Amino acid sequence: MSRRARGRFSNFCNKDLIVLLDMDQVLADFEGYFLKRYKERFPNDPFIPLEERKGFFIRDQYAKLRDDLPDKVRAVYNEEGFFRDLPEIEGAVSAALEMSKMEGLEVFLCSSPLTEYQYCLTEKFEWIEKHLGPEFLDYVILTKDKTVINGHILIDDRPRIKGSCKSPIWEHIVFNACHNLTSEVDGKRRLNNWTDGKWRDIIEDFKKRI
Ligand SMILES: Cc1cn([C@H]2C[C@H](OP(=O)(O)O)[C@@H](CO)O2)c(=O)[nH]c1=O
Ligand SMILES: [Mg+2]
Repeated sequence: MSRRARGRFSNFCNKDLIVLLDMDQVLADFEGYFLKRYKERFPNDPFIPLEERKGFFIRDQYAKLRDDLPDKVRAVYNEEGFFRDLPEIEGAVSAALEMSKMEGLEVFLCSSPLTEYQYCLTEKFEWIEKHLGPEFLDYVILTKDKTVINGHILIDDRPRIKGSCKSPIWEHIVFNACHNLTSEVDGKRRLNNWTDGKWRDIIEDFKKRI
């Protein structure tokens, strides 16, 4: 965020720091659970181990293996219960809860729904209620376009986040995931995990800068 944009934002924002947390692959283990369900449902089809995943959309990499696989990939995450039953990324829930209690800081969940929204939309809310508690339901932003959302930091596994706004107001911290480890991130900071405590350094760093 430029100094000018930050100044403008601080004038209308009554919290010192607004953190936007992505859900899939930041809080919830989309990739790991996808692979488990895919192997259970299609045991005789080829699969891509997590160490070999590359690129954001799972279906794009499966399409390179065989023409019929993208539909099978979609069938897995469009299934009832997929989003509801996603396991937590290690340490994510306790980090989000700790962050949300920090002085002068507001945490919002900022997640994109699938276009096939039938289960995904409500199940994302169910996941939040179950793992983070009902109080968090007031801090949910579901949007296809994260660039138009206000906040100081967006922690998200997607290496490039595009949308209608060319210069989003937030700074993107790339959360490391199997699919993005070799992706070009245009000099953005990365966060490895929720367990080594480095997320607190990033928050403290931002508090000093704004
Ligand atoms: C199709 C697809 C979706 N997703 C996630 C990203 C979005 O959630 P989030 O914005 O919480 O990361 C959601 C809808 O696209 O599903 C993947 O992570 N990989 C995929 O291949
Ligand atoms: Mg994500």
